[in-house]
Amino acid sequence: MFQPVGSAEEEEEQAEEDCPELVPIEAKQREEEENSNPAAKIPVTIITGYLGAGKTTLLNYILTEQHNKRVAVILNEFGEGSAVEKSLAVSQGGELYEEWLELRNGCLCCSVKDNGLRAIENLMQKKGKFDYILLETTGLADPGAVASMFWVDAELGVDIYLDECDLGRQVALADIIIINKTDLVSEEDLNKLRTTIRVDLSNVLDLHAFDSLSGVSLQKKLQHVPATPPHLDQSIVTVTFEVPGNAKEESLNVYIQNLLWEKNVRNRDDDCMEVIRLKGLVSIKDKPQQVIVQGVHELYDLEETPVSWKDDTERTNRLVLIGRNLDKDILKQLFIATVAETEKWWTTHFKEDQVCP
Ligand SMILES: Nc1nc2c(ncn2[C@@H]2O[C@H](COP(=O)(O)OP(=O)(O)OP(=O)(O)O)[C@@H](O)[C@H]2O)c(=O)[nH]1
Ligand SMILES: [Zn+2]
Repeated sequence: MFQPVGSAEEEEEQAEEDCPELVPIEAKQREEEENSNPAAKIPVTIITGYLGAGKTTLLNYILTEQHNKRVAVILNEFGEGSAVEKSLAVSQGGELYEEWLELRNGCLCCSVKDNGLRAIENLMQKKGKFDYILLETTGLADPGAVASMFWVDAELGVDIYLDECDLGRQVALADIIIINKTDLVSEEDLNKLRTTIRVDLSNVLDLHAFDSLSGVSLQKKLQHVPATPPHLDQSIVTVTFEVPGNAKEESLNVYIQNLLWEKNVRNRDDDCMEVIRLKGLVSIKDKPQQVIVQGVHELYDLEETPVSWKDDTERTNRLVLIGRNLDKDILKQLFIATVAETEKWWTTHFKEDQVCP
């Protein structure tokens, strides 16, 4: 699970009106910067990386560190999961986010391209209010397409330059590669990975330094990178659902463990569901606080947030699952059964004796 870090999440609603949120910094410095260089170009950092690599974690870290920069954040979430992603980021990072830019459903590299542009254009109208743009792309986006977005509009080209671009296609387009989750692998594997990355980079070394490129030359450079489909893996799907009520912690663990550990949940074609990424905001019985669920492959954890549910009517569970062979109805029904403590759905869909490979 050590992957180049990056991400984009995007939000589905009100793409037109929304704007990225600005992180407050000290007023004095803000004034100085506004006065000093109103026409300064604004660096854009694209953070990308595979599902669950730690992009949002990095983003939250950047936003909470004292760097005295006012950062505008654009999230691009694959599928419908953006609302959950938003709440995760807000809960983890404190109250930094005043206003969110919500891009419409889909991924930034294809259908959302227009909205993405509009988003950036909106953002540029707020020029002077921030010094930096951070764009977290979906783990499945084609980085080349995301990067090109900044050159589609000539006007944008003059206002914004790409600062660092660490993205998935794969290591090729990255200016900086962060190897994350090193705590989960051996020193030996880590060294192998380092060697691999270095070799790859030497083949494509002339790709970076985006800042000096025009749109045309960026496109030209991108031609040297092998073409890949807009989503690196077309078989991966995203499922989102919401189920009101509380789940017993124990039952919730059983639900998650059947999916991530036992891998004994099947879809209607009798294919095993394979969950690569799980995230959500859940309501656990007898816990006043909202709980975040984070799962990546077989690792998961439940983390209490400082936010309490206002009342019982508000209590609900929102889950996002990303993976292969996922059937939304079955996953949702199983969750409903988890909340309702009914055994029926479980016994029909879990085949203890037929564990998936
Ligand atoms: N062990 C370990 N866990 C980490 C590390 N960095 C992040 N995580 C955990 O990995 C999980 C996923 O992190 P996120 O930051 O949400 O990953 P992401 O890349 O934004 O995920 P997507 O946007 O869904 O692709 C969370 O539970 C993090 O706490 C790390 O260095 N080590
Ligand atoms: Zn994320």
